Amino acid sequence: MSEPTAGDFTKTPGWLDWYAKPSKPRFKLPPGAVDAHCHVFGPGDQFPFAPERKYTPCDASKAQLFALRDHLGFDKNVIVQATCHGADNRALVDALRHANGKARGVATVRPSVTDAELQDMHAAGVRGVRFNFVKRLVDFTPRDELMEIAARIAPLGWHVVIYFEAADLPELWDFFTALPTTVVVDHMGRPDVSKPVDGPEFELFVTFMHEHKNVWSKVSCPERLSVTGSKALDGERNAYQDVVPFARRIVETFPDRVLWGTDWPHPNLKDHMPDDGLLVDFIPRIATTPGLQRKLLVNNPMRLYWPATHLVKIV
Ligand SMILES: O=C(O)c1cc(C(=O)O)oc(=O)c1
Repeated sequence: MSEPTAGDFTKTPGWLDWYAKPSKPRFKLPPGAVDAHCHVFGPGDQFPFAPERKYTPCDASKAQLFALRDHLGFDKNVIVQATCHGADNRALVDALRHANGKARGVATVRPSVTDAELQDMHAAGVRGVRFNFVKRLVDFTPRDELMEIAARIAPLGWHVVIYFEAADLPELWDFFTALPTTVVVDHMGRPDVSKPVDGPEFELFVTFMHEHKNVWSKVSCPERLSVTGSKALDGERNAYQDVVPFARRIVETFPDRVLWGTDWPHPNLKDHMPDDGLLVDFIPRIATTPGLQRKLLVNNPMRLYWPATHLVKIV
């Protein structure tokens, strides 16, 4: 893979670039595996970052993403609109259009989006919208605007991806449970993994999934959630031990409603940038049988993003 660059923009101070020479995972991904959470950034000189962004990343192009996909052994990608591009989905849609059918997307839209724009995005491979509630990443959007968007995209068979911090789940509960679509939670709702896996905070997340069968979870981002490590670097294939019980609990309790993604190019990491090959070796520690691995990596993402017809409603 080529090295990251900064395009025409100045990166946020302290920005960590994605890992340029990832190792080969020891874990052999099942045929047809989907990296169901990753991003493209720019390149900034072609697809400028949004004025309202909260960070300026290094470039991470579609070609670099597809090279990583092939290197790690994934078959497909789900590319999620990153907040540094705001509601300008051009970089995302361009990546989808050049993926030979091997990528789907999750966009960010405003209520002013037209039906024609939604149809164009659908034709390119967009299958969901992302609502972000992480305060360091986005400005506040009124709930009724988001609900309006959800009502517009539901007839397309799209779903809603939500990103929030565990401490905010109680306040957001009524909004989330009123959404009319399949709802996919990013990174397990960002649990504080220094708290017990059976403590009240994570228990609330498990209850959320138990009571609402339309809620799915990505069991991704151990590199972001880990407090005590160890890091997926220098050949460490047993990284992020403190996250394993959380992700494993969700995979084993809800095997048909979980997804996994690399989160490449890993925006806003402060401590270290993982070797993506070693990150893939996290998977068999949270999905411990071939059956669970196939569901997590193939069956579930295929059901959500490549169903036989886009009008099939997935619950
Ligand atoms: O935690 C983050 O900083 C983060 C940011 C973004 C984004 O900017 O879209 O996406 C993610 O999945 C995670």
